[in-house]
Amino acid sequence: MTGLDEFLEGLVADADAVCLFSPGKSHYETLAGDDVVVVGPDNDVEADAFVKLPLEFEDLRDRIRFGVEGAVEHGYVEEDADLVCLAKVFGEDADTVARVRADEFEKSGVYGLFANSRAEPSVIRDVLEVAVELGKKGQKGKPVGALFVVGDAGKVMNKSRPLSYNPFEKSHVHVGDPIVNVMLKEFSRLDGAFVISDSGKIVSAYRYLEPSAEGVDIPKGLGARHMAAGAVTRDTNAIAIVLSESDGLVRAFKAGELILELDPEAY
Ligand SMILES: Nc1ncnc2c1ncn2[C@@H]1O[C@H](COP(=O)(O)OP(=O)(O)OP(=O)(O)O)[C@@H](O)[C@H]1O
Ligand SMILES: [Mn+2]
Repeated sequence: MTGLDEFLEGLVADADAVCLFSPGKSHYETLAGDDVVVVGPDNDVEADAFVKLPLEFEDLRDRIRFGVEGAVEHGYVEEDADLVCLAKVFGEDADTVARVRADEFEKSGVYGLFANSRAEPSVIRDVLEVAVELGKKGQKGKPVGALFVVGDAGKVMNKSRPLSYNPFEKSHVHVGDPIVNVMLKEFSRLDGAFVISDSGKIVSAYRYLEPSAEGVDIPKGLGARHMAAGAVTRDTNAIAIVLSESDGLVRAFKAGELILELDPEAY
């Protein structure tokens, strides 16, 4: 056995489970005897343990993080499981091995944000991307803040009122449309929240959210925009994505809880 064989044998020895990312049928069948969790956009190998990957995470680290977080959330693996991840990076089949412990990543909340949310995962991704873009670029270099309420739009509209005329009233603009990046920069300097439907239609801008805030506890130091985001997600099935003008971070709230915090500069 060559040195490389020994190294690879050591790399995969005594793992608690294997996370297979988008495997082919034959590939899956060769490992069927082991403890295997399949992660991918669809369960076309009909795996018993499957984690749906709602987005093409280009970055392998993000892909593994999402898959592992989902495997733990589903209870397929323990929080401290020692895992071997097999994924394809360059080829048509698995060509990359990663050894990782499930508790390697602090819980990012990314899985919880995308999984079982009312809004479609691609809509959540689009809004996150807009918020990160705004965070990086700001409004002509000046930091901006923004509040996007995504999903369950009917209920959200009932729990809010207009601060000004709604420029999206007569139009059908989807949050993934390229033009949105330009428009939102303009709109982001104005008050209020954007309300976005489950399918990604921008229902309204300039909305003042009026959910009662009692019982919503958000990190100290965050103000009314974040409080409104926490409160509206407790009272509806929406999630909220907030870009803070004060600290430039993007945060996501779901069911009244802060579940994700990321720094646009890291993206
Ligand atoms: N209930 C609300 N509904 C919609 N928008 C709100 C609400 N409360 C505050 N905002 C928006 O948030 C903006 C900033 O308010 P504030 O500074 O209190 O929030 P914050 O949480 O500190 O946000 P930031 O970190 O961006 O400063 C307000 O100008 C307003 O546009
Ligand atoms: Mn503030």
